This record gives sequence, C-alpha cells and structure tokens, in this order.
Amino acid sequence: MEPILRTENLTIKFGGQTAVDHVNFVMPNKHFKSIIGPNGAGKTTFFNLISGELKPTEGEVFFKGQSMAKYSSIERTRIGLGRSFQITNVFPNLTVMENVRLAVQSKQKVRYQMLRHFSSYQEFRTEAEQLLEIVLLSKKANSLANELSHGEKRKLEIAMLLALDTEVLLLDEPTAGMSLEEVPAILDVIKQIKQKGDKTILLIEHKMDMILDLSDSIMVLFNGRLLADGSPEEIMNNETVQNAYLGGLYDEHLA
Ligand SMILES: Nc1ncnc2c1ncn2[C@@H]1O[C@H](COP(=O)(O)OP(=O)(O)OP(=O)(O)O)[C@@H](O)[C@H]1O
Repeated sequence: MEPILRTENLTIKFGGQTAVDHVNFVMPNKHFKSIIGPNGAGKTTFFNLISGELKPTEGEVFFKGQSMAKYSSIERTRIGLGRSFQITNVFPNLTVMENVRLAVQSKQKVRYQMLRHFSSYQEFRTEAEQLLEIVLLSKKANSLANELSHGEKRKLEIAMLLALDTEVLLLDEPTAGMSLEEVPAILDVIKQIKQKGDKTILLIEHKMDMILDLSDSIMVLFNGRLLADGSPEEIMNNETVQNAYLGGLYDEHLA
C-alpha cells in the first residue's frame, strides 16, 4: 500500500552546508513516528521541506503518492499535511477562543462556500470549545493569546492545528521551553490524539523518555542524514546511533 507520506532523496543546501542530505523516508498511514537527532541535525529543516515552507535543492516529498513539488504550504495544509502552528500564526491580541474559532472557520470555509450557506458563529465556537477541552485550555478561553505561559501557547498551537483537521500532524517540539510541571499535560494531549487513532503523527522531540512509550517508530537524523529508522527498541540498541551520540556529540537534551 502507498504510504501516506514519503520522501525521495530529499536534500537542501544552504550555501556550502547540506542541512538535509538525500533523506528517503516512509511514513505508513496512522503511524506515530518521532524524529530525534542532535542540535543542528536538520530536524526542523526536514519538517519545513515536508510542509512546503522550504523548497528542496534536490528530491521530492510525496503525499498519498502525489508529488508535493508544486504545492505551497497553505495548499499542502488544505490537502491534509498540517504543521503545528508557530506562534507567528497566532493573533496575539485576540483571545484563545477567537484564535481557535478562526482556525475552525478557515477549515470550514470551503465546505460552506460550496453549500452557499453561512454557518452560525455559534457552531464554530462550539467546535473551538471542544478543541480547547482536548488540549486542556478551557480555563484560558477568554485570555489574550499573548498573556499565555509558554506551555499554554504550545497547547493553543496544537488546538489550532487540530482545528484544521488534517490527516497528517507535524509537531515540532511541542514541549520545548516548558516547565517540568507543564510537560505531562501536553504529553496527555498527544497521547489522546494518538489513541483516537485517526491521525498520522510525526513528532520532533528531544525528550527520549517521552517518545519511547508513544512512538511506533523513531528515526534518527545526524548531519542531515537519515542515520536509522526503526522501532524504539531497535533504535535504543542500534550501535551506530549509540556511537553517534556517545562519540563526543552527545546532546544533553537526550539524557
Ligand atoms: N534558513 C537557513 N539558512 C541557513 N542555514 C540554515 C537555515 N535553516 C537551518 N539552517 C542550518 O541547517 C542546519 C539544520 O538546522 P535545523 O534547525 O533543521 O536543525 P534541528 O535538528 O532542528 O536543530 P535543533 O534541535 O537545534 O532545533 C543548522 O546547521 C542550521 O544552522
């Protein structure tokens, strides 16, 4: 069966530096894969190539067998490839509720235009309320986005991504910069999304203890190259991976 997402020789060079280097990767449908690798390994750049924010120097991204080369990042989201919102996509002076409602509305726009029917504001709000419950942010519904703590902002970004209802979710370090108390809540949110079983999830995460339980597979990027891809056990026992991390390049985040 055609994997939902794959890359073929995906490569990008910045000047003389190859940040992502001929990566061939396969993502089965409804699979949960984590991406690990030291700082600067190319993880975020790899996401940007998949989501269309960057154009490859060489190689291609395929979604359901179709080349994404000619699609912009907005078009890719519409087709089903959703990247977690960066804080720059959030309106800081609108409330949490308004931000999520606008994301819900943007997804439904096409459908409602086709039906030539304007759905009530209340319907969008109800869906936004449900999403805020899922990400455990209901209590902050009426706070301005720029008043949220770092962890709460990440939850808001996830709610906005879920509002777009894409088949593939690309989550770039959803726990980055969070306090230790905030991490379990976001972990619960990701577990819940996984348990529902209707999404394909690709997660960049530094916290090994967090991803070992969650992931169906783990892929390791190193100097832009795909070093290994396998079950959590295979990756933990992989000698090349151990050498890469222990050979003086060990990343303290992975401890
Ligand atoms: N727009 C850019 N222009 C030039 N170099 C870039 C650009 N984006 C990324 N790089 C370089 O590409 C390499 C890979 O960076 P990237 O952010 O993808 O790594 P990462 O694995 O996500 O790291 P981290 O774990 O620190 O977030 C780095 O050396 C970075 O400096």
